[in-house]
Amino acid sequence: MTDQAVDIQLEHVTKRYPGAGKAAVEDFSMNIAAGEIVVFVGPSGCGKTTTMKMINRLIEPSSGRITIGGQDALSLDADELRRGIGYAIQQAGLFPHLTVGQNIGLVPGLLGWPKAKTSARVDEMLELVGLDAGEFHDRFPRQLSGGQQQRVGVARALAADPPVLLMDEPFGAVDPITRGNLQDELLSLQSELHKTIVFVTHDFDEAVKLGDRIAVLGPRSSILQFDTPEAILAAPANDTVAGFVGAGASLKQLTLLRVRDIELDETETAIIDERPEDVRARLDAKNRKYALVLDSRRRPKRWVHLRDLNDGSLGTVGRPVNDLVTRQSTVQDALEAILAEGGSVPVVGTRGEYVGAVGIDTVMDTVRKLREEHEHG
Ligand SMILES: Nc1ncnc2c1ncn2[C@@H]1O[C@H](COP(=O)(O)OP(=O)(O)OP(=O)(O)O)[C@@H](O)[C@H]1O
Repeated sequence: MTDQAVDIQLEHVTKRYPGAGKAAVEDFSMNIAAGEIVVFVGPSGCGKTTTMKMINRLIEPSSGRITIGGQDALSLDADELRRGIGYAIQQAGLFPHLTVGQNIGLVPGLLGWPKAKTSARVDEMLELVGLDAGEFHDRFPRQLSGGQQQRVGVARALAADPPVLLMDEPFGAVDPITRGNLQDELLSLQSELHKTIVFVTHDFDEAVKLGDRIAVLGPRSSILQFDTPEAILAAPANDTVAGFVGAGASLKQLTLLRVRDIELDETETAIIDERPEDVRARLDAKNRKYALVLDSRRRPKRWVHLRDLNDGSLGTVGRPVNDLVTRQSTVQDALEAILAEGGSVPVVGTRGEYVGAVGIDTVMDTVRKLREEHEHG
C-alpha cells in the first residue's frame, strides 16, 4: 500500500462467531471514500467493533469481500495488511513493558525501516501529537496521564504513515476537556494528512464533530442511516436514529452551519456624525424602528431606537453593541449572541466593518428550511 489515501469497500460482509445463534454482523456493505472520516455510532453490542476489526482482519469475516485501495484484503497476508493500517483503541493499548519511543517505533521497526529513520519518525510523531520528545521518549506508559497515553496511541497508529486509520473509541477513557482537545488535534492532523479513517464511538456529539459521514448502526451492524452529520441531524431516517441523535438536534445542527452559509439581514444603518433628525426621518420613511450606528470606518457601535433620537448625538444615545460575529462564526455563535444582545447581531468583515446582521427570525427560518430540504430531498 502507498501512503496516498485509499478507499475501503465492504461488500456483503457477515461475521458469525462460533457457537453464536445470530450473526454479529450481517450482510454489511459500505463504500468509504479515500480521505474521509466515517464514524460508526450505535448502541453497545450492535457490532461496531466487529465490523471495524474485519477491515484489518483482527477478526476474520465469515463471508463477504473487503477491498482496500482496490486490493482484496482477504487475500493479503494478515500481518502485512495490519502493518499498513493504523489502529488506535480505547485505553491506548500501549505495551506496558516498552517505552513510549519503542511503542511508537514498533510498526516502522516491523516494516524494516532503518534505525535512524525510525528514531527520527518517533520524535516527529511525538511533536505531532503535542508531546515533548525529550521528556516523553523514554518513559513507560504507566508514567503518563490517560490523555498522554491516548496521544501516544494516536502517534503509534500514525507512525508508519498508513493510508488507513481505524480508531475504536480512542478518546473514550479521558475527561471531557482532554477529549475535546484530542478531537481538535485529530481534525487538524487530518486536514494535513488526509487519511481514510474509520472511527467507532458511542457518543453522537463526537460523531457529529469528527465525521464527514456518520453511519448509525443497529442490531447486527445493520445500517440505519449513512449520511453527513448535517443530513442526519436535519432528518433522522427513523425513530431509532432520532432517539440516538437525542434531544437538541436542531441546536447541534447550528454548530455545523456558518454565518457565511445563510442570507444576512439588512439593518438600517447610520453614521455616527449624522444628525439624529435625519436618521429619524429615514426610519420613519421606511417604517423601521431601529438603526445600527457605525463609526467613520463603518464599524458597528450602537443600536438606537426611534424613540432615542430626540436627544443627544448618535455617539451617546441608545445602547452599545456588545457582541459581533463574522462570516466564519457558527450560526450557533450567532444565536448565542442574539440571545445575549436581543433581536439581532451585527456581522462584520475582516476589518471589523459592517456587512449585515443575523436576526432570530433568520435563524429559525434556516433550521426550518434545512429540515424541509432533507425531508424532501
Ligand atoms: N469473540 C466473540 N465471540 C462471540 N461473540 C462475540 C465476540 N465478540 C463480540 N461478540 C458479540 O458480537 C456482538 C457485537 O459485538 P461488538 O463488540 O462488535 O459490538 P459493539 O457495537 O462494538 O459494542 P460496544 O459498543 O459495546 O463495544 C455482540 O453481541 C457481542 O456479544
